[in-house]
Amino acid sequence: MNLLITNIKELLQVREPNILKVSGSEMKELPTIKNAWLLIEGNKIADYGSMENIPEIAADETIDATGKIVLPTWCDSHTHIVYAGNRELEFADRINGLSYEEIANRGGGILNSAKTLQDTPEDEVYDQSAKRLEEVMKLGTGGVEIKSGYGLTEEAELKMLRVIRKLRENYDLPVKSTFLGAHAIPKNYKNDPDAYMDLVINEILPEVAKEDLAQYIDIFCEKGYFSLDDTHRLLSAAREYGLKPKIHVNQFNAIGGVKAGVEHDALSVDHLEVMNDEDIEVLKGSQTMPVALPSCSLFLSIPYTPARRILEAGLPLALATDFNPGSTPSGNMNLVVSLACIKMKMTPEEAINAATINGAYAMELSETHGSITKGKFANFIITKEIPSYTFLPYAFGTNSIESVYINGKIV
Ligand SMILES: N=CN[C@@H](CCC(=O)O)C(=O)O
Ligand SMILES: [Zn+2]
Repeated sequence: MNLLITNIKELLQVREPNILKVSGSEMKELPTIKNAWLLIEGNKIADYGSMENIPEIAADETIDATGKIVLPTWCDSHTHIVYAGNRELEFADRINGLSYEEIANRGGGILNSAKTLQDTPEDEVYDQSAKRLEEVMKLGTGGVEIKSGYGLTEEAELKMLRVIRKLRENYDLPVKSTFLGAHAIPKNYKNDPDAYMDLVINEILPEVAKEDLAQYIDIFCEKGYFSLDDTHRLLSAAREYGLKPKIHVNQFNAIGGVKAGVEHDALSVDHLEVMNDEDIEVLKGSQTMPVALPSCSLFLSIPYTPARRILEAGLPLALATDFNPGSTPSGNMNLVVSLACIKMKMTPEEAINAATINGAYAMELSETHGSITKGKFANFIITKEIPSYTFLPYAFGTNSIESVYINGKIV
């Protein structure tokens, strides 16, 4: 089955296959072809070019994209899409003056979601999560990472990871899975957090590896959650099972999590709302992708990741949603791209690079996803008729997407 798209106002993020991420000033450039065509064969991108030189193509289906922009689907490298229930009551508590921290200290927060998840049957967790996944696919997400971390017991963590596996089996987009058993210390381990780390490392992790339920390891390295020692211990243990780190660091405090991540060759270090100069220095020369989560900053009214400092240091940056019930009940990558421009002062070109090719890198997908490249999977967005690609982040509440294709098929 061949699909030909003609008269594309502008085809974005057209890259050679060897570009796996873009850094620093390279992020200012977004390679495009104006007045373009794009040919899809089966589930792959076969060819593209300018309408001025379009060859004779016998296509099964042709779409006229006059006035519309085509770009690769968003790559959302940090989500907690698998959860049960919601936390809208805590949202109201925060409006009435309680902080995220105060709510967590009262047994709300992650522990609240863990209780709900433990009490919800696996098929129901699956149904709730599948709905969210379908929603974000329609919003243009064509590759996603999903974490456990609302189980906090062996049984419930494995339940979450099995749900992620089932989502991968049932949906066409790539779904990467991360084991986040070290997300919060359960109430019954409050006075002996080391014993909880023992459980995660000695009991749950081997089971996760045995059932091949995760590609990555994560930990919430933060005051009041898990220490640097816990982080080193867990990441060393996970390496034995071949799980690469993608870790939560520097959300509220800079306690050395970025350095720990880099020392363990983390694929990404995520959040980074609070960054000191050493954190930026240590990332230079590493292969670790910094990941910003601006919807979380919006929802919690916390600082935004200092994108300009990161990019001016020559580093790359990826953008992701952090979709979860507590700090970011939104999986909308279009909003993330807008917030990156509005609040983090990223240019539209930088933000689109961060949300596509760099997002793909942050889940080891950039050889197959994240750009319009011959041979990559045919995951792309066709916009409505819009004046320019800058309109996408500018019109921040508007849905500018007309259709989304994953593996060459409309979502
Ligand atoms: N910060 C840690 N974990 C999630 C929030 C979890 C929650 O509040 O449920 C995050 O990335 O923001
Ligand atoms: Zn998160």
